[in-house]
Amino acid sequence: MPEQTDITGGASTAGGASTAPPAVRVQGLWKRFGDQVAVSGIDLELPAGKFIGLVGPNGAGKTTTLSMVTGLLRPDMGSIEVGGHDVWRDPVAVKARIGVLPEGLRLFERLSGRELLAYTGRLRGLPGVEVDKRTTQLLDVLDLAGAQHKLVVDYSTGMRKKIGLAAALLHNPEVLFLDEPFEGVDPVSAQTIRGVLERYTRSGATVVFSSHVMELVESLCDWVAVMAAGRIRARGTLAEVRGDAPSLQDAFLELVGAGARDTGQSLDWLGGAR
Ligand SMILES: Nc1ncnc2c1ncn2[C@@H]1O[C@H](COP(=O)(O)OP(=O)(O)OP(=O)(O)O)[C@@H](O)[C@H]1O
Repeated sequence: MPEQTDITGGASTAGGASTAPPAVRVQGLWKRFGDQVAVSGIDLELPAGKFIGLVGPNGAGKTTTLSMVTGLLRPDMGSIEVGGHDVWRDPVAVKARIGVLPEGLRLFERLSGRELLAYTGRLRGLPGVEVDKRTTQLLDVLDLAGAQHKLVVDYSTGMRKKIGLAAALLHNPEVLFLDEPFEGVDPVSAQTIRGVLERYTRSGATVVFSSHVMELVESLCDWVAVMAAGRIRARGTLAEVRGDAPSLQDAFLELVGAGARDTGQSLDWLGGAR
């Protein structure tokens, strides 16, 4: 594997002399599962107010990293701050400021979509009238109004993503973490989600999302971190990470060392005489 490439100096210098504190600051973060090192001592600063993509091949450590950053998984070592608050020492302050759409999202299945949002809003401490208003608007925008009284257990994969996203946005968090938010979502809904997220970042909020779909990351994100084998291989603005490569996909393949990989030529029996 190539050595880690730190393309920029990090959030404080990315794109100029911004002095805004980073949305997320990770220092010396480690996580092992038995002999498997999932996250290998990463340092990372994610700039506030950006649409940030966390990309990497299968098993790179993206979900493990996002789980630790959002307080769902305890690191073996290292520190994590969101908006200047330590995720593990000050969990209430952090959880009030973030929204999370995790991988393998678990929802209260026996509630309807509307009940789920009402419950989430009250848990977040929002007044009932405000929860009601935001719920109606989110259900409408995400095209779930027609299914609002259906039990979540009967929702399709894409509908579950959308109701999960609505629940994560309801309290208007400062930072929104999304693990593969577009997986299983149809193109029309994907366009809607995109619009919602773009509006949200324009207001100064930060979106951090993981994805394997480079075209999507390239078209949505203004800042990217590339992970492979538990390490950060590159980080910076889209242009910085792409460098001279014709596309983010090409830059990605080079960064994760996929160029030399057997792309199926060794399967000489496949498609041969039967
Ligand atoms: N609970 C667990 N127990 C054991 N190993 C785990 C566990 N969770 C993750 N791992 C391992 O840690 C490594 C990183 O996994 P992780 O799910 O973070 O990768 P990822 O980048 O999100 O992958 P993908 O894109 O396939 O979702 C992998 O080798 C995985 O097998």
